[in-house]
Amino acid sequence: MKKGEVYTGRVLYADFPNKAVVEPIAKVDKGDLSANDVVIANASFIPMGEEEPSRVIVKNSIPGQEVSFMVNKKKHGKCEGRLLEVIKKADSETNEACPHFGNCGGCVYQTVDYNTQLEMKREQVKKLIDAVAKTDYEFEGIIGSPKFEEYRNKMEFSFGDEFKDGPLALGLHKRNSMYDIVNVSGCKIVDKDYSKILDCVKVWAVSNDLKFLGKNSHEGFLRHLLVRKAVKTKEILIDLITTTQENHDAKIKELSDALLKLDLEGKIVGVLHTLNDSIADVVINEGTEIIYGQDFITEELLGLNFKIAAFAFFQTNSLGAEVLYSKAREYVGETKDKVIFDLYSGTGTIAQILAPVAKKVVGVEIVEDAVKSAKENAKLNELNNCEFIAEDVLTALDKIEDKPDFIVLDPPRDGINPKALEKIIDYGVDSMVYISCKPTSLQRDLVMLQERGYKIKKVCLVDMFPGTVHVETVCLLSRKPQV
Ligand SMILES: C[S@@+](CC[C@H](N)C(=O)[O-])C[C@H]1O[C@@H](n2cnc3c(N)ncnc32)[C@H](O)[C@@H]1O
Repeated sequence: MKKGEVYTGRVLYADFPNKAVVEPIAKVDKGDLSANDVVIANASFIPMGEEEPSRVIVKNSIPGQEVSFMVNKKKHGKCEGRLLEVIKKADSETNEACPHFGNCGGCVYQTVDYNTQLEMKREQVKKLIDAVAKTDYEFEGIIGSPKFEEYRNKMEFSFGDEFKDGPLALGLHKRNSMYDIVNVSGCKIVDKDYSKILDCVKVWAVSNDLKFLGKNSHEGFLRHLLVRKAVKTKEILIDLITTTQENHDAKIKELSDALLKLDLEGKIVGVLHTLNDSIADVVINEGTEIIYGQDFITEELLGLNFKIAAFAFFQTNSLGAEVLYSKAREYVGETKDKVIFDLYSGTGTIAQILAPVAKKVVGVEIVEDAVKSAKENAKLNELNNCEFIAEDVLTALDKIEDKPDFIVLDPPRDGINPKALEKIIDYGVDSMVYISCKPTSLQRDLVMLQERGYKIKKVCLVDMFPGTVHVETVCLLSRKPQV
């Protein structure tokens, strides 16, 4: 196989994350390709040579599909291909696709029947853990999200163009593209309020002829639109993120008024304007002004109330979070008279769910706004045995005077810094619960945890992200012979 060649193939299975493994069937004669490189119906196929790689990774394809792909990487005898066309759907593809499916980079498994999605994620994560587990453990399978559509409580949309020098777009990045943006009004993983807000902001931007920040020119005004909507309280927070290159304060006030007039199921409690001149294409808060109302929403989880600031981490699937935290609480077990560390604590959700039945909970979180929210939330929930520290876990552990009896870990996608993990292990607690949003990072950290005496006792997955390749994993670890 050579770069640029086109093949057809059958998708055999998919490894985490989105690594679909394809068995090539035939090489497609390039003379038979249509202008946009998609295989046309009467393409002639050249049988595979025996020396060709027998497996190719083709992202965004689904087990059971027959696809065409173009080889775009070849290294050490391993091949990767870019999906060109789905020639035949998989039998599991029974869900109706969102109008943006395939074009938008957000979802990969949306057309797949939900039970099959769960089964795929279950097998993918089990395979990763089995590959490093040194002892037997109890695998409890996967729990599905209570909703598999309209489940998200937060979206970060980008301003850009649909194609180079094309019209203004507001939505998500196009699949495989750093630049192009897909308008995602009608997106299925959020409810209709998000689409109405998106449409309103886009009409406002176009009618005022406002320009988005060019990735190469670094010139322009509009950057991102952050929308949060609490599932239980229905409160909505909208934050327009721009550069400081132009001043459109009066127009932003007009936008706020237009948003407040929308006929929504939820209630807008705050409209914000955040400034961000950084080069990186991520939402960074360099100063926020409240244009209307307040700068937070309140969400309810497992009977507790949580104030969520615009930029604080909060699980994006509220109903799924209740399932996840219930499983974590079950794995933590008896907490009476125990001091618990909630490391990577975000807005303090886990700490506060455990606090009513613990002696004390100490949360450590690097984002100051999130810690501020966590402290306010503890007051709101009348919990006075929680302490929250705004610092990197790596350095905070050297300063905390309390000694933990139990540790809950819920790190970001990259997992735990190895030096921080050393310090965590040095506490020598009998058991820990590790919640992971990226099983490949969990797999890496499990190697060190087992080398230092911990055993994997139980694992359960919770699907917080239907339609996408992502999944949460809850893992109970223990250094005692029996739990
Ligand atoms: C997956 S979130 C978990 C948050 C929280 N446990 C929850 O369920 O809402 C990971 C959190 O770790 C924080 N974080 C990332 N790196 C950190 C570090 N080095 N030290 C402390 N917190 C960190 C992030 O800001 C984020 O809030």
